[in-house]
Amino acid sequence: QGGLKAGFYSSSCQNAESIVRSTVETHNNKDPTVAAGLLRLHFHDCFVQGCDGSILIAGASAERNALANSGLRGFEVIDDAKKQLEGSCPGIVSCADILALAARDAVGLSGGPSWDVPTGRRDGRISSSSEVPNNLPSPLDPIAVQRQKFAAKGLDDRDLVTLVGAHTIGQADCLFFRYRLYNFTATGNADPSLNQAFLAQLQSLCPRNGDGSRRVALDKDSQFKFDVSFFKNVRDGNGVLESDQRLWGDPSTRRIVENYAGNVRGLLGLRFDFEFPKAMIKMSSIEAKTGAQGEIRKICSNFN
Ligand code: HEM
Ligand SMILES: [Ca+2]
Ligand SMILES: [Ca+2]
Repeated sequence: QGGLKAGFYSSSCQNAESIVRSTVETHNNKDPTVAAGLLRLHFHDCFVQGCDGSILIAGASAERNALANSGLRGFEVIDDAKKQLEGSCPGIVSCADILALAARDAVGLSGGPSWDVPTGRRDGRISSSSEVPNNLPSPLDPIAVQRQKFAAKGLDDRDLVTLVGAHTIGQADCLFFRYRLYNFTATGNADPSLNQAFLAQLQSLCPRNGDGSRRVALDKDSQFKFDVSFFKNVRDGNGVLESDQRLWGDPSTRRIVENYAGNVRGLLGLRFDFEFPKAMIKMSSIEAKTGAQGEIRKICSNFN
């Protein structure tokens, strides 16, 4: 975890964590899709330049405007929290930490586990859209590429499967998976790994020539609840993204999915509620800048 430590702000900004928490709660009460947006925002931050708030920077050539980041949501929540924090303790709490705390709170508010977030991240001074494609996994990536992109950040197969379990909440645009429904690898057929009943459901939600920005739940059974039903869906051919379904096609990742889905009880003995916080702490420590590195931004969307 580098130089991060839980409770970093306990004397410098006592209410930092409760301010973030109440801000996330207020926004999520108004719009319950906010939680998923915040969790994804933190992931996209950490995989490019480390967890340093680089995703929050505005500007045509900034990360935020890379294609893979086009659907990100929740920026206004971070800005709101930052505004309040600057009011109580100016220049103390980094935007990168706000994002890490907000992601933790988003999971908790969705009925998932909670954990102590190591803090003390500093905000980065670089944000470039050209860095995004090589670092961030794409839903079309085969397992080997997903594995390699996670390994490049110090994350193993267990971390990969566990963290992708974040897809137990939230939604995806039709355009990210519609090719699986109608013309998979140009065969004119659907992806054979898709459950037939689910295929019909997805086809009605995402018509062949319909609006590609229609949103569909990543976990058909409980899109607002942080539970293991996503893994049961992957097991049953009900994964929405190709990358999700491929976790079932590889023997190593499949064993972990099976374990969380509950049909090989005791084999690996992993519990999602216990493993997710561990994997999140690893992810949210990627290349963290601490001490005199970087800066504490005044406004999260701008360098100082
Ligand atoms: C192989 C790795 C991954 C791939 C290819 C991937 C891809 C995607 C895609 C394509 C979407 C739909 C975006 C949209 O249409 O708005 C999505 C949504 C989401 N992803 Fe991932 N993801 C991956 C890993 C992760 C990880 C590690 C996390 C967090 C720990 C995460 C959290 C989320 C969440 C919460 C959503 C829903 C967002 C919303 O509802 O706005 N994903 N992901
Ligand atoms: Ca970053
Ligand atoms: Ca769920």
